Amino acid sequence: MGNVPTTVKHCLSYKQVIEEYPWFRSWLQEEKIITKHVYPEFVKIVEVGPRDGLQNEKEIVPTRVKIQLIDMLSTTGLSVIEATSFVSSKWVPQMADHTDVVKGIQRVPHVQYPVLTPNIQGFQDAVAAGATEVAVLGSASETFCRRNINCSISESMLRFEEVISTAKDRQIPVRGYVSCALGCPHEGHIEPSQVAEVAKKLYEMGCYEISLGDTVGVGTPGSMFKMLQKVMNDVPISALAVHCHDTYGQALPNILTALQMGVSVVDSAVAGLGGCPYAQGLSGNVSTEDVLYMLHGMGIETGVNLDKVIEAGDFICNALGRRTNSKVAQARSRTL
Ligand SMILES: CC(C)(COP(=O)([O-])OP(=O)([O-])OC[C@H]1O[C@@H](n2cnc3c(N)ncnc32)[C@H](O)[C@@H]1OP(=O)([O-])[O-])[C@@H](O)C(=O)NCCC(=O)NCCSC(=O)C[C@@](C)(O)CC(=O)[O-]
Repeated sequence: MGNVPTTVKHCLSYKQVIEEYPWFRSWLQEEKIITKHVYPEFVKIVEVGPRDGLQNEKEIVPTRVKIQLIDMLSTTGLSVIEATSFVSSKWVPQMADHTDVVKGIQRVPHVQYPVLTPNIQGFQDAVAAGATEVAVLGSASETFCRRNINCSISESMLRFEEVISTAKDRQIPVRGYVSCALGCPHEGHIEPSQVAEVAKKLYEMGCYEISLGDTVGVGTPGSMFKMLQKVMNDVPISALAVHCHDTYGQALPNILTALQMGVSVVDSAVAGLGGCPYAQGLSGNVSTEDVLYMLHGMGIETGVNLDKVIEAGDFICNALGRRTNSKVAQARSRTL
């Protein structure tokens, strides 16, 4: 620990200090006092396949298939599975069966099943269906916000405030998304300060975790680093998650960069399913299988069984009549 006084060394463990004070980690790295990256010991995976993964499917996926997918994922050790969205069925027809999905799944203790709720109507419908955790969908891009949820960023904040304060009264945890954190399909470059502003507002309003979405999948470790450096000034690193799409094949390096900076929550989708209906032509989320393979290979615990996730991936790919996007699942099927 270089020049750090012995008394400090005795009071706090090295890992504890840099986990609690990300600026201290950056300073140690800049001063070359530490040259080795320090990774989190445990990473929480937020499985978004049943929602983000399926929302863009053109053919309506039968409700029983969605339920079976969630039930299979519930046996893998995942602690969070985003189940569906309470959005308008005119806007996203694939999620029209949200109530049946929430009511139909077999809830496993200690697994959370958050659902997307863009406004108070969605929140009330979700709670009536039995949802016990929700997520609001903010954006760092004005144009994406309008195309996605039909309002400006400032109007969206008023809607989220209503959702979050009602949720707080009912003790329902709320997660917040910031889409377009590394670029927008309409506006292109997004300044890290825009991302930080939206993330900070959502966090101050009461979101317990902020997921920073590379909706387009254009980010690189360079842009991920710059964006996180800015956001970390306003939101504690322990409350940040990354949500990477893999359009340019940069999702895993981007996640690795985020881990090096102290992020310990990663969103991913089984079989790499997905895409956003308001970001056409872009590829799916990073696959849960590939993230797990990388993390486990680094000695990072997740509590998730890779083989069981591959089974769930095989199930949904068979149901959709398509090949998995997971490189790990592809490699496993070749070596069987
Ligand atoms: C947000 C709205 C609903 C606003 O839609 P709107 O049309 O502006 O809403 P409105 O308040 O003007 O109401 C118009 C009609 O919609 C109904 N309505 C109003 N609210 C709801 C609701 N919650 N559920 C069901 N219906 C609703 C409302 O009842 C009314 O019905 P009508 O009187 O015409 O029959 C609409 O724009 C919408 O559904 N958008 C879809 C958003 C979405 O699901 N986007 C994809 C997910 S975001 C994403 O994938 C990115 C992410 C999160 O993964 C992170 C990343 O990758 O970066």
